[in-house]
Amino acid sequence: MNLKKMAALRAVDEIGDGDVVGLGTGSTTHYFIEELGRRVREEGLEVMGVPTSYQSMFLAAESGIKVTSLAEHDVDVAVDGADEVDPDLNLIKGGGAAHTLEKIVDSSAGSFIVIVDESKLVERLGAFPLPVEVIPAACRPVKLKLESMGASVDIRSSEGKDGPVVTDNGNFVLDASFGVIDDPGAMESRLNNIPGVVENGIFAGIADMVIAGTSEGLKILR
Ligand SMILES: O=C[C@H](O)[C@H](O)[C@H](O)COP(=O)(O)O
Repeated sequence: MNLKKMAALRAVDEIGDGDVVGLGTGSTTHYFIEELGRRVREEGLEVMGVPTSYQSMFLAAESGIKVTSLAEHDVDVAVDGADEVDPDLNLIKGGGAAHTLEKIVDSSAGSFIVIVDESKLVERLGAFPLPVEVIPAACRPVKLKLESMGASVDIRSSEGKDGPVVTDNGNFVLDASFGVIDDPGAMESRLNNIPGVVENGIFAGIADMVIAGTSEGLKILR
């Protein structure tokens, strides 16, 4: 079976009737949102979803999940993917440039569940370039600052548009390769302290549970 899907389907079992659910972004949460929607349509599960991106908002609506926002509801359970997960459940996220709203929703939730395949489990964070969302006017000074801290930095661009990726919030993303990150919590705070940085992709100490699909079956970390 597809390992991302295996983790996603297990996470749906954590959702109860009446829950407000944080809907993460990416290819793994895609399976989660689809299955949650199926249970809403076919089994009468009553939930509302708080999307973390336009991607998850559109998918939730297509799947039959009622969409709400943090302006109206608290989140009971958030389910989201990750680019790296260390043994202390620290994460790197933002491979899809959605980490700012993801961090707002995931950190506000009563419980935050991470769903990944085994390729995301690492001993230490840092092989995946760290996404840093920046206000466009701050792009160059923040890039220089990150380089002065030892990172090699790329302005993220993608197919489908010439020039930089523009996030759902109208900002740019710098991908900063620092190598191994010794103290994820300290690095997270330090980066967010740079003027012009909106949010970085380190999620230190907020995940409650990780569900990993592995070739030997499900692995649960708490
Ligand atoms: O910005 C995107 C998110 O943080 C994703 O949750 C993360 O990149 C993992 O995505 P995927 O499940 O596609 O590997």
